[in-house]
Amino acid sequence: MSILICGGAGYIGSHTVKELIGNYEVVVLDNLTTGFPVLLDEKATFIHGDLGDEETLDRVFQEHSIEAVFHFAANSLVGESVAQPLKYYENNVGSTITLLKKMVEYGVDKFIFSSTAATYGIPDSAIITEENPVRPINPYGRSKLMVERILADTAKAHDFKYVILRYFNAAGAHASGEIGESHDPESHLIPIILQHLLGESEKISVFGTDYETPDGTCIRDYVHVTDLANAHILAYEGLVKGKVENEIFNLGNGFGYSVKEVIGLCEQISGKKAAVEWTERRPGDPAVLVASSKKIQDILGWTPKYNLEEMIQSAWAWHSKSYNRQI
Ligand SMILES: NC(=O)c1ccc[n+]([C@@H]2O[C@H](COP(=O)([O-])OP(=O)(O)OC[C@H]3O[C@@H](n4cnc5c(N)ncnc54)[C@H](O)[C@@H]3O)[C@@H](O)[C@H]2O)c1
Ligand SMILES: O=c1ccn([C@@H]2O[C@H](COP(=O)(O)OP(=O)(O)O[C@H]3O[C@H](CO)[C@H](O)[C@H](O)[C@H]3O)[C@@H](O)[C@H]2O)c(=O)[nH]1
Repeated sequence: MSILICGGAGYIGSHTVKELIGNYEVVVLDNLTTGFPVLLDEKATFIHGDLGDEETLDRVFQEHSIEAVFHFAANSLVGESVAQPLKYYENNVGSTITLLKKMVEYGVDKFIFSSTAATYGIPDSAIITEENPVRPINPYGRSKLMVERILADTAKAHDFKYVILRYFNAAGAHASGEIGESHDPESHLIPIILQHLLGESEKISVFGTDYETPDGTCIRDYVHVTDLANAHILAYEGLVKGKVENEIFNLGNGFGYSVKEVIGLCEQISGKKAAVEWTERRPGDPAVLVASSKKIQDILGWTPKYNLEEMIQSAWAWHSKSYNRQI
């Protein structure tokens, strides 16, 4: 039996493949729109195709004995989702519906879904639990919430069970140094700072210094990509053992760091000084997003192993090594 990883050539998907290989057979389906061939693990079977394409899915499910699907494949740039909402609804919702239809048709009943803290929108409490209201403020967050609702309805009507994982801010790189965060364009804070410290840009911009936080910059909860990968495996094993069914879990470290603190840590780890431009707020950024991950700790025993310093150290190792490699 194999696990199908949709989006396994992307950042979080490729790290999850690395954790699975050795214990599970892995099939990766990816259209390489935002993923990279160098992130693919040669021990996994790779199918270059789109998950919105029924014929491709027929081939995948007919040629491989798929037991579960981990679904990472999506577009995930908030700003782009505001400018091109239909692209987001088509890919994140439409293609997922095609995938779910085929899973039901072929009797594949276990599904792990990559959701996001963006489903909460602007929260009214500093620490977010799964009970917080979901009020996404952009098409990206809404597309993920729509899929969450579709999953609940599918599980009611069919022999189908799922786990939804709402990640906070993914960061860091694999301990092997072989893979790490790669997005083009890059929009995430830590790789933007590290790429700048490696000389790839003249300066970095800090979006907003007048938030109601101790130093005026936004606070986020960063979680290591390998900790996220391991949460997927625990969720899958929980589904297999009947320990968990149709649940939603937050994934974060439970600690908030400001943009200024993140820059300071990156400078300390790299030994270089950043040129910082203090600019206006980025529209749609909540001041503070910190997760309570107590539910997944209690039910599945997940505990994050890496702190922010270790995330930045591993990311720095990856970026230093991959610099000039034109990924
Ligand atoms: N990176 C984060 O901090 C973060 C936070 C919360 C949620 N998420 C979610 O986690 C998932 C993975 O994020 P990531 O940062 O690894 O993104 P990524 O862009 O690196 O990976 C997504 C992968 O999916 C592939 N893909 C997209 N649409 C496809 C399609 N229709 N058919 C086949 N392949 C397709 C892309 O080529 C890419 O390899 C996404 O669903 C994202 O919304 C990410
Ligand atoms: O050049 C930059 C980039 C980011 N930031 C700031 O750094 C913080 C983190 O920004 P990221 O873009 O790295 O991450 P977000 O918190 O905006 O987004 C993350 O969390 C979201 C949920 O809230 C989504 O899931 C999204 O996919 C995921 O990357 C924010 O305050 C942002 O304003 C800057 O100041 N300068």
